[in-house]
Amino acid sequence: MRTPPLPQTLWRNALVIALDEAHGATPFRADVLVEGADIRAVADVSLPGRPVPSPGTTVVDASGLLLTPGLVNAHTHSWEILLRGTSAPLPLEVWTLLSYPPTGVAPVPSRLVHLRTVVAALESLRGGATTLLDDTGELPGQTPAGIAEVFRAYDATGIRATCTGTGIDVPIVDRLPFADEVLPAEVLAASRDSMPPSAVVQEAFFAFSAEARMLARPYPRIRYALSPSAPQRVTDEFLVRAADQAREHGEVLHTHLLETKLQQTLARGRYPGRTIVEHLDALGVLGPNLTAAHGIWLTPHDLELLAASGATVAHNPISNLKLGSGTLPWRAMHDAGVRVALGSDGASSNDTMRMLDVLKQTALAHTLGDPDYRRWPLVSEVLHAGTVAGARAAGWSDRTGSLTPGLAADIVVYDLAATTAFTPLNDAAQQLVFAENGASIAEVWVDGRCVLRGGRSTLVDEDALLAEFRAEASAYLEAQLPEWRRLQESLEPAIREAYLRAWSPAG
Ligand SMILES: Nc1nc2[nH]cnc2c(=O)[nH]1
Repeated sequence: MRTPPLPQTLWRNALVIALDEAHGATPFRADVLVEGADIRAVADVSLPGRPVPSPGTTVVDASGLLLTPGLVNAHTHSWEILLRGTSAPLPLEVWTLLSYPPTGVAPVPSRLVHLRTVVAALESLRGGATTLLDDTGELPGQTPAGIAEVFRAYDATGIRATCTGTGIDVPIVDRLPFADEVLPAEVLAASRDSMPPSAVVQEAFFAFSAEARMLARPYPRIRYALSPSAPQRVTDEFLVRAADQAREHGEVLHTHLLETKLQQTLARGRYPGRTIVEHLDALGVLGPNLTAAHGIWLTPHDLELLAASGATVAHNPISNLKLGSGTLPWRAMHDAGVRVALGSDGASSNDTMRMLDVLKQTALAHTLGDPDYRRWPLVSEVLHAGTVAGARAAGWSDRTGSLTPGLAADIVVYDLAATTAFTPLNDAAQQLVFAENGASIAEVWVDGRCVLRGGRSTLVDEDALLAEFRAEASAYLEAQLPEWRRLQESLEPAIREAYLRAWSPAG
């Protein structure tokens, strides 16, 4: 029996920003042929060899369209969608104490996990992203049932995602500076009591990971990764074990790294004579599969080590501004050869997952303070970070990141006349980064399937799901927030004082 031919779509004469090896971010006119899940051809219309449609091919006159690879969000926390809008800008250490739910908050019901993940996916697609590296682990705890719900929700919306299990085996008192000074005794005790010894946490975490990895297997667009949350939040044993396992399974290893100046200061006590990056290098944790979020407070030697290891830093410029974390050394990183990808970070430190916003902010955030404007980010670098480098950071470079024959058809289709962002059309790459906000997106394709058209999901009943999300989220938050808010308000003055003291210690 002959197998039926795969469906084909041919966009004729599209403006294309392919981010492939030959063209990089330079726009050109091309015919783009998709067959089944994959890109078959991206043929420059000025050259011979344009694809000929077979009978049954859907042919689109794309002369008014711009086609780009889907953006890759290389660092986010989808679960923070629930916390959107709960906090004004605050420094990370204060934000962690005041904005993250304290011990004792009820587990999030499975249905709410599903619904908030659908929101994350739809918001991402509308913001131009087709792939996420979602540091899914959440307070107050992750379970196989919870992460299975995340997988199901991403699968239902058609988006591509690597979802992490997040590990922490250091009690809050030891991982957050001044936590012991400012948290009430009962919160500290609860936090300590809920944190079994490291060996027990590790057993539970790696057992959870084995199950999560198996649960991800049926989904073609979902992968699992390990995320020891941050060097200050895990023991060295945990880090090394996670790094070994990630290598063994060919997975991404995700972590947070040197997001704040305080982390750098405190590391001097914890790792005498070494920076955190030097310590990670000595442990054997650095490597091409490591994606470290933030990477702001790095020394020139740290940059050399990161570059030599092939690790990627996922830059989150909007979150860095909201939390006042500092400015990632963009030019020094590029000069040193460090791979840089881009992330939105969580929806309570951004507060959206729109990657087009992240592109623009990246292009703007590094112009301050350096009069040598040739060192400022190039639009081509920003687009490369948001696509090719992101795909590698998220563990998907075998499938996505550029419009290249053989890769998946993960394509964002912009209607150049839908808004004024591309009017007049002078330089599509500049206008994509600086003028477009997602409103010109006509369609988003993932794995050769149109998953968003005219801003609406083609796969799920958005209106029903969002209405259900609003109701479920309000019910959960109304039950949890008042007590948490009372605690926050009572703690804030002490936290502020302790934070300021830690930032600029006397003498
Ligand atoms: N920005 C930021 N967000 C987080 N969400 C959970 N952990 C972190 C962190 O270390 N930094």
